[in-house]
Amino acid sequence: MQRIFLAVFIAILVAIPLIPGTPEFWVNQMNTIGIASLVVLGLVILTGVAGMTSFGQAAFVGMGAYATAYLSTSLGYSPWIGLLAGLAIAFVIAYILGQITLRLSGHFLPLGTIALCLIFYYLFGNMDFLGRHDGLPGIVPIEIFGFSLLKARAIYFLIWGVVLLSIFLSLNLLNSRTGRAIRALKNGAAMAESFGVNTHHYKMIAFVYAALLASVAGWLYAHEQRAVSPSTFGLNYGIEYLFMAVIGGSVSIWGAILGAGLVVFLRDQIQAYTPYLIDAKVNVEMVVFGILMVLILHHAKDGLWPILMRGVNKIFGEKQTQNTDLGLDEKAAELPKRERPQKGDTVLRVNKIRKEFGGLVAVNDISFEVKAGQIMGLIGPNGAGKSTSFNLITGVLPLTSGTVEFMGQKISGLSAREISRLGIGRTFQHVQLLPNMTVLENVALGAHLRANSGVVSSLLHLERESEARLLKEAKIQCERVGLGDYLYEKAGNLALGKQRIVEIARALALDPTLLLLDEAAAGLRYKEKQDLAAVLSALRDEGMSILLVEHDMDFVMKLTNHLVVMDFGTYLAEGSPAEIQQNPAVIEAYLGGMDDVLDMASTEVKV
Ligand SMILES: Nc1ncnc2c1ncn2[C@@H]1O[C@H](COP(=O)(O)OP(=O)(O)OP(=O)(O)O)[C@@H](O)[C@H]1O
Repeated sequence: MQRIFLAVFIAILVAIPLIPGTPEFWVNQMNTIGIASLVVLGLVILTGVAGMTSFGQAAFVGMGAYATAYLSTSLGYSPWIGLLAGLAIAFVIAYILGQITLRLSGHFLPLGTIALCLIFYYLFGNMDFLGRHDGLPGIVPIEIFGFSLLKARAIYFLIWGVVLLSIFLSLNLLNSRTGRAIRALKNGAAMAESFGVNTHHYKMIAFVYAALLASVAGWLYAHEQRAVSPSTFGLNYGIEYLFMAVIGGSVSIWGAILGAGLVVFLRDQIQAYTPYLIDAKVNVEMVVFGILMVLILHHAKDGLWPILMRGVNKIFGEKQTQNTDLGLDEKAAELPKRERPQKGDTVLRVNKIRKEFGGLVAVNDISFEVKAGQIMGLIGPNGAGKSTSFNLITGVLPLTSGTVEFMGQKISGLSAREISRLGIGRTFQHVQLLPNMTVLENVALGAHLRANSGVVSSLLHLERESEARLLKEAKIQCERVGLGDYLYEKAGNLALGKQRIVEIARALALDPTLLLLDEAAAGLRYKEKQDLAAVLSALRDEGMSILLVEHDMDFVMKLTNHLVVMDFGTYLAEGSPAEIQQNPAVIEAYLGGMDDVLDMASTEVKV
């Protein structure tokens, strides 16, 4: 059905300027919508997908427009040179601004982009060679193979061709290893770092990509309008582009066109009818858009596109289909695997690790070791410091003191990203999946470090082979933990217990030597726990080392080889499950009064 809609959409696009009766005004409006769509498409990726707000896209539009206007009109270069110059300028400025602001969290990027818009507005308006506030008129038309795109109906095809091409490239980008990393930025940046994703790098990619699209829009604008002046690149336009993204639907590529279309249409209608209604010289359209934006944020925060799609699906009786067209290929080669240590080798050595949060000592000089082919349990009552210990080992939190060694190498002081690269995979106490991504894609994110396809190959979909290998690996890990029937289900639709299993599959996709599982059995039913225990036992038999934090004593006692018990951040005891069950200090501090739990847990797994 989607393909039919796309074909109809393209057919309508092609027909509009070809029908002789189509008013010139409509064609011009469509050109304006197409140009704005390009800017908004960048914003959808930057803001809707990657979660970074920019008010400054109008400045990048201005860079593209002024670069080509000056080069082609004042200096006589081809508009195609102008396009390249605009792209180069936007790239450099976006790169510099990104390097300064993207490492800082919170409001620095929005503020930086506001400043950018103001700076360029005044630069454009005060430079003699750019015509100051009058701008540059008489811009030459673009020529393609000697054919001049002077008329609105001619440049129309270039504009919409570029829009469709950009949509194609953007969809390729989002459905790739690079895209999965970008999609993790908004709500899973810390998780993604734990799987080796360099989040700063991917923020830069999203920011620069959006700037380049805006610059192309500026180039088209300059040659369509055949004049540029600073007023169209001011902050109010930067805000208007954001309105378009929010109104259309900032989480959907197609929402960009809907948003641009609606705002351009409404702006025109409001400007046409306002003089008949009120005697005002204010920008009534901005007031209307502002109100519309507040209403949409309140009632439909994903914008109008998803609502439109639900309506269309209802009319045509279409079910919300899962995206099964991810490029999974059963015949793809398997990814290479890490060498495993010998059974019994020390994999992890934790030496007097300590974490203080102000006056609270959450982890108090704890030491233990994990051996290859062993499941080691870290247990203790609520607040004992287990999760904090996990975060210290995996580099999510810095140590106050102590050291951690992994495979004989000191890893304390390394970042979560560097530690994951060495072969430590983890799950999280509070599930950290990307709910709108399929199970397969979530798990493929875990294998991020096992491929190296870059942004250009992703855009052009030249990374098919590497992508197919990643997805096949994700499928193998899903099937390994019993998720074979859920590959194309959105992770957010699964029950919590299943989501925890997806986290394990994602950690396995990293091909870890050591697996850290934080309350993996929480929320699972009895049968699911048995299945999970079987999976973890099988992993151990394959030589995997597992460090497990778990509250279910039955599960822990039956599965683990060795236990370390913590209480109030402090080491309490360690030993085999049988020894721990007999340890009076443990019974008193942790298991006291839970005789039935001890009875249940009495069947220890022999290894
Ligand atoms: N970021 C933080 N800032 C301040 N205190 C913290 C922080 N993280 C954890 N703590 C405190 O450190 C102590 C240990 O917490 P932690 O989450 O590691 O315990 P836990 O053993 O994992 O508990 P649970 O089994 O309930 O998850 C608790 O008192 C907790 O409130």
